[in-house]
Amino acid sequence: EQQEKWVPRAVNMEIIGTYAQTELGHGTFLRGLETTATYDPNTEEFVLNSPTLTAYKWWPGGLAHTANHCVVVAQLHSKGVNHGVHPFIVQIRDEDTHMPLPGVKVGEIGPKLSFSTANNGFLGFDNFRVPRDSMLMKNAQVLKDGTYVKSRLSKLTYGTMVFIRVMIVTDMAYYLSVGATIAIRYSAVRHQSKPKENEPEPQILDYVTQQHKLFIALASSHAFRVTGQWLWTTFVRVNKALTSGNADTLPELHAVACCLKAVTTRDAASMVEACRMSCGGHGYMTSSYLPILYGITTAACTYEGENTVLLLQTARSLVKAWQKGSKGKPLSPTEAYLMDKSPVPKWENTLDGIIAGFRRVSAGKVQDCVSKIDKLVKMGTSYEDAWNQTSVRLVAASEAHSRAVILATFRAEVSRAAAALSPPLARVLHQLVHLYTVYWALERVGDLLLYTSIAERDVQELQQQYEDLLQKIRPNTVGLVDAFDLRDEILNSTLGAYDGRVYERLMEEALKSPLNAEPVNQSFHKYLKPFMQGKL
Ligand SMILES: CC(C)(COP(=O)(O)OP(=O)(O)OC[C@H]1O[C@@H](n2cnc3c(N)ncnc32)[C@H](O)[C@@H]1OP(=O)(O)O)[C@@H](O)C(=O)NCCC(=O)NCCSC(=O)/C=C/CCCCCCCCCCCCC(=O)O
Ligand SMILES: Cc1cc2nc3c(=O)[nH]c(=O)nc-3n(C[C@H](O)[C@H](O)[C@H](O)COP(=O)(O)OP(=O)(O)OC[C@H]3O[C@@H](n4cnc5c(N)ncnc54)[C@H](O)[C@@H]3O)c2cc1C
Repeated sequence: EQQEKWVPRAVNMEIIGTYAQTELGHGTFLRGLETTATYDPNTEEFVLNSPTLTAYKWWPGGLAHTANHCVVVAQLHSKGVNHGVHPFIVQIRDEDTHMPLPGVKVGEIGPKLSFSTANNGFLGFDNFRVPRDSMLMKNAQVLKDGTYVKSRLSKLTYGTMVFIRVMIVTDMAYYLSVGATIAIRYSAVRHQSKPKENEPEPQILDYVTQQHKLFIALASSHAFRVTGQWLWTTFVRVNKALTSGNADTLPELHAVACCLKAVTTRDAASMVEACRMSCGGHGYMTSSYLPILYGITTAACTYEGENTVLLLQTARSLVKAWQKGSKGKPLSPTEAYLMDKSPVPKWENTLDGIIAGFRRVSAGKVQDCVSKIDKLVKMGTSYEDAWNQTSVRLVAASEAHSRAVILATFRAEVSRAAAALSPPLARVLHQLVHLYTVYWALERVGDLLLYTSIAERDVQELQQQYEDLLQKIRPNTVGLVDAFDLRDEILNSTLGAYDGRVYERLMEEALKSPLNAEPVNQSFHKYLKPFMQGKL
């Protein structure tokens, strides 16, 4: 009924909304949100109120000047009892005049690192009344007399965030494809230095260090697209089960969505920055789009769940799984490897060997965390303090788990798809899987040395494998980014345009600057000349 009321109006843009959960004082700790929604049975209304400055909603995208409605997350009070945070759909502006409604204080939060195209806003309520059906009642309800009917699973309130985290993994695949396209095309056009005096300046794409900076971004885009597809399929399956009242698989989805969102956003931000730096000074130009792209990807490390907090959520699940498995209870498919108690096998420099190695690292780290926590608790430390003292290791265990999931999924999905591809295309995609897997083995070689039987000669061989792969992928690099098929209008980049006219585009953009409107800028007469004449 509520969906019939609100969804059609949102679809036809009568309602422009945003998600108003975060407050000045709380973004992570949702149970600490201060906005209140108090039910008045006499008028069958909720009274929304921001009791403190820190209760003001702060950050929601489009809230400042675009949205006329929003989903407000508030502490629900009825019959004198606080039932915790619940979502409410609330009109905040007049649909004709767009003026804020009486009792609503709304505005712009100010300049940000990037995302200048979004008007993120603040929102405060002064005993603002909304009808009872403003409470989104899919999970929990408040009856006309104020009786609270609780949800069969309180965490369903957090469901929106799981959905967005699932989507973010695929978003990161897209952003990495943009960064890789811009940087690799530029690296094919840019010639620099003379390693061989009697030869012309080479393409910077032929420097192996440049390949090391860029090819992992290209491979990660494919790894995250494939993993994002797998995660979406998992989300759809869990959601279908939830609809029929079965919440058994929700904890696994929450845990894997948390660590994949955290790891893919962190990787995307750092690899986009590497793309920016690999383009030298021109990568620092706004017209390259790389600084904007960095601003977008680094924001994703914070929004929809700050990365450390989410990695600790996954760690909570891994520790619980270890404790469950140690009692012989079955574990979820993504965590089942934790109970592999077989002897550490002889190391193999193969994809399967490396994937198995990362699972050993994750299981070993989880076991070390459980041992440390148990030891601290036995010494009289509270569980919460023991958790906090172990939290750096817990984050590392969560990252290792996430990497094992990505490596295994990327390999399995490409192997499955390869049968339907032409042999040359299958070969190139396998090279990207191989590069991605060996890259991360070398990045985490310390962990592999701690938890597997990898030896020094294996590491030397992996380094050589990696350098051979850079050489094999080089001839197809431009073709691989062209295959992302990103139009120039979408790339929005002087460095990444398909025609490669980098220098002409840089100059064209420079000449658009208002500072080039006249040969002598007024600042000369107002400041420089008086200063030079000793008059300032
Ligand atoms: C989970 C918390 C951290 C803690 O919650 P809490 O209630 O305290 O729970 P715990 O005690 O930790 O755990 C209790 C149990 O609950 C389980 N649990 C927790 N969460 C979930 C869940 N979601 N689902 C299922 N189960 C859950 C947990 O496992 C425990 O179980 P058990 O007891 O162990 O069995 C919680 O506080 C939390 O989630 N905090 C994070 C808050 C958050 O995520 N906020 C997000 C706000 S919304 C937001 O940020 C929106 C952002 C939108 C950005 C949009 C960007 C636009 C992208 C497009 C860009 C376009 C670019 C173009 C630009 C250009 O070119 O110009
Ligand atoms: C670009 C952008 C868009 C956004 N859009 C929206 C939106 O549309 N709607 C919305 O509601 N919100 C939005 N947000 C807000 C976003 O969801 C919050 O910023 C995010 O949830 C982090 O919360 P916080 O800012 O309070 O940081 P905090 O939680 O205060 O984090 C600060 C530091 O404390 C650490 N920390 C916090 N809790 C713990 C813990 N338990 N254990 C260990 N460390 C901890 C964190 O790791 C972090 O290092 C947006 C934010 C950004 C940057």
